[in-house]
Parts: sequence; C-alpha cells; structure tokens
Amino acid sequence: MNAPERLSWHGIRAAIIDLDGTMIHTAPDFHVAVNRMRADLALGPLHIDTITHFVGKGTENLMRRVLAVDYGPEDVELHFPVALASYQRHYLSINGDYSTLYPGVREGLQALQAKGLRLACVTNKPIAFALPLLDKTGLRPFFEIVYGGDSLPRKKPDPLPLLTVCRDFSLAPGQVVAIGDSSNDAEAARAAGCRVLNVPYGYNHGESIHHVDSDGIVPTLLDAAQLISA
Ligand SMILES: O=C(O)COP(=O)(O)O
Ligand SMILES: [Mg+2]
Repeated sequence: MNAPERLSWHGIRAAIIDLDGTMIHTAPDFHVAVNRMRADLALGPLHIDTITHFVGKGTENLMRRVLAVDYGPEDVELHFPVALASYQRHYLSINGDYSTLYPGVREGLQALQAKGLRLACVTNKPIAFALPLLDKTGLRPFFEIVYGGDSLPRKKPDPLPLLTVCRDFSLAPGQVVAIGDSSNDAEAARAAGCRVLNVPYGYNHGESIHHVDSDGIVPTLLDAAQLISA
C-alpha cells in the first residue's frame, strides 16, 4: 500500500464513496444523538472520541458499544431496543446539524464525474439517516446509487454492497474503486476485487489508517480524483 503512483488507474469506470468520515465529519452528530439517548436512559455523557471509535460498523454495533460502557452483555441486550429507538429519534431530529463536509469533497466528486466515472455512495449508516444527510449537504445529485447499512442483507466489510454496485453498473470489480476512511471499506473492496483508496482524516476505529491494506492513502477526495484521472 501507500504507493498509488505505481498502479495504473486506467480502466477505472466507477467510484464507490463512503459517507461517515470520508465525505462528512459526522462525529459531532453521533456525539449529540448518543448522549441524548444516554440521558434518556439515565446514563452519563461519553466523550466524542469514545463514541467516534465505535463508529463504522453500523447503528446496532454503535448502540451495543455505547451501552457496554456501563452494562454487561445481558443488560446490553435488555436495554438495546429502548436505546435504539431513542437514538434513532434523536439522530433523525439533529441529522446534519453538527456535521461538516471535509475539504475537497465537492471538488473531488465533480472531478470524478468530469472524468466520466459513475458514482455510488455505500455507507454502513442506515439509509433513513444517509439520504436526508446527502440531501442536506447537497451531495445527493452526485450519486446514481446510495446503499445504506440496512439496504442489503450484509454491510461492509462484507463485499456484498460493493459487488451489488458493480452489478448495478454492469462493471467488473476491477473497473471500480472504493474510497473510504476505514478498514471496513478496504476489507470490503479487497474481498470484492475492487481497487481501494483510503483517506487519513476519518474514523478508523481510533487506529492508524496506515496499517490498513489498501492501494494508497490520498489526502482528499480531490487528490483521489486527480490520481485516478492521471
Ligand atoms: O455509520 C457507520 O457505522 C459508518 O458509516 P460509513 O460506512 O459511512 O463510514
Ligand atoms: Mg466511514
């Protein structure tokens, strides 16, 4: 990894872009919604970094992790349904209010489109959260396809969402690049046979992205577009 210039990017026809930690800095939304849920359950607030480290494997996993700070496995399951309902309500009520677009995102998507690449967004965020957020940030029109973490039977790091996009676009996985901030994106891409680029600024479970097996690390989506267009 980390030597993207040695690979040929000719023949890449589509890009699958991750959402949380790649296009949008959503950690502050997660922070607010999780702590409102915790207040409903009479639990104390968690630091934003603690919550951010639990982001990446979808809402159910996030709920179990933030409950496990206080509860053992049996009590986590006991409180899970109420916590999930509370969290969903709070998240939807603030979705995007505390989030910001990362630098180079809009420019990168424009550059990828100008190069003729088709674009899909594949996120582990529930689709009911992802679509309003893409609308609010003005990113939705860039994407022909959006799959959330609950759109298909399995989510990243399973290759199914990426393979589904390849099929939707009638492209071979080798013609498609996934771009994301975490090991979930890289593992899904490797398993699907897609190329993968990582961005270093997102949420990789609190771990360095440099330990993840990818085809390179790009500072921004615009750098990814320039690499693929080169
Ligand atoms: O919501 C999550 O768990 C992570 O979502 P992502 O796949 O867009 O990074
Ligand atoms: Mg992500």
